[in-house]
Amino acid sequence: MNKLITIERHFLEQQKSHPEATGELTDLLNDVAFAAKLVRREVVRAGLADILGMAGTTNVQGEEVKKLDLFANEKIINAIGQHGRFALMGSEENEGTIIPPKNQTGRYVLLFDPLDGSSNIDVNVSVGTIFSIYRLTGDDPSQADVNDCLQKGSEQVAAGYVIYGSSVMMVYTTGNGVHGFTYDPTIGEFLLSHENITIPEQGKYYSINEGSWQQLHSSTIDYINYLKEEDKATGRPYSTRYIGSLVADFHRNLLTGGIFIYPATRKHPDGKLRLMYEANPLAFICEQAGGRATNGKTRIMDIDPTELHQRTPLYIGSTQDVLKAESFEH
Ligand SMILES: O=P(O)(O)OC[C@H]1O[C@](O)(COP(=O)(O)O)[C@@H](O)[C@@H]1O
Ligand SMILES: [Mg+2]
Ligand SMILES: [Mg+2]
Repeated sequence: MNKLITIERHFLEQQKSHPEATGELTDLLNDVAFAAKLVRREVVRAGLADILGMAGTTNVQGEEVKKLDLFANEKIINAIGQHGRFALMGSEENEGTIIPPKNQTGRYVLLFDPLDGSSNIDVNVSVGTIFSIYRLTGDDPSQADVNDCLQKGSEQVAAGYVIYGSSVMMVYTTGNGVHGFTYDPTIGEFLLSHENITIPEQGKYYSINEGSWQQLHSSTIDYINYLKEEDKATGRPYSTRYIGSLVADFHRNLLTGGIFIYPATRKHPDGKLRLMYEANPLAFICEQAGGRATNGKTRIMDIDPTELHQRTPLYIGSTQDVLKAESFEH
């Protein structure tokens, strides 16, 4: 029986379990959920609103930007930035840090990927938004700078994602389990649908872009070949599932078990995915759900970041699967 708990109510209940909490984190999670509703409103009717297709520009990473990437970025900055709760923001679509419209009172930093899964935007396949929240390292918001963004993932106070799929869901953690909410468009609310999500110890899916086979290092090829071998005792062969939207690939494996890999390749020596607003937030969620996230050798959340847009190889999912993948790395 659905308990009809709104996401706002859930944030408040989580806050109550921390008597020292001031309510600020609850407020800023509410801001994020509100921004997600604005992005959702446009994503679901993007084909009608002239916001499909290329924007005609490239981002700081030289990747072609879609109109919806920019649209979501703008919506999130405006919706979240005017409440004064964040001193600084960092987005995939902005080269430097963003000082929100109102920032003097904010004690937190927001890092985000406004629209994840760019290649799927125009073809009605699931895309997402990913976010990560940190405390400022100092007391004075006017002194906030890029170093406040460059904290280890282990310092995150909250993280989450929104998946715009066959239904829209927001999944978040504040370090107290992982909880999922499904959007009910008839009342405009995210309602609790997946309480205390846990990822199976081992799965049956692996997710990797196998089209880049020629670019893969031999350790990755050996591991994929291992997954394809028949061995009933270890549940092999695994099935492949690859959507090409990190949020969607991660979300599926979180619920069903399995592993997502975007490794270092010849083309992408540091991997393709971004540490600060893709790997870290999903790593926090994955670990909170009982899973594991590494770069093949090191825990993602222990990596000391040096750049806002730095990339990392990513091995994320069921603990036993990620451990097995690591055992192939030399
Ligand atoms: O096309 P590839 O090389 O498999 O890359 C797919 C990956 O790229 C991404 O689309 C990158 O994210 P953005 O769309 O936010 O740039 C991930 O969502 C996805 O996992
Ligand atoms: Mg992305
Ligand atoms: Mg993106």
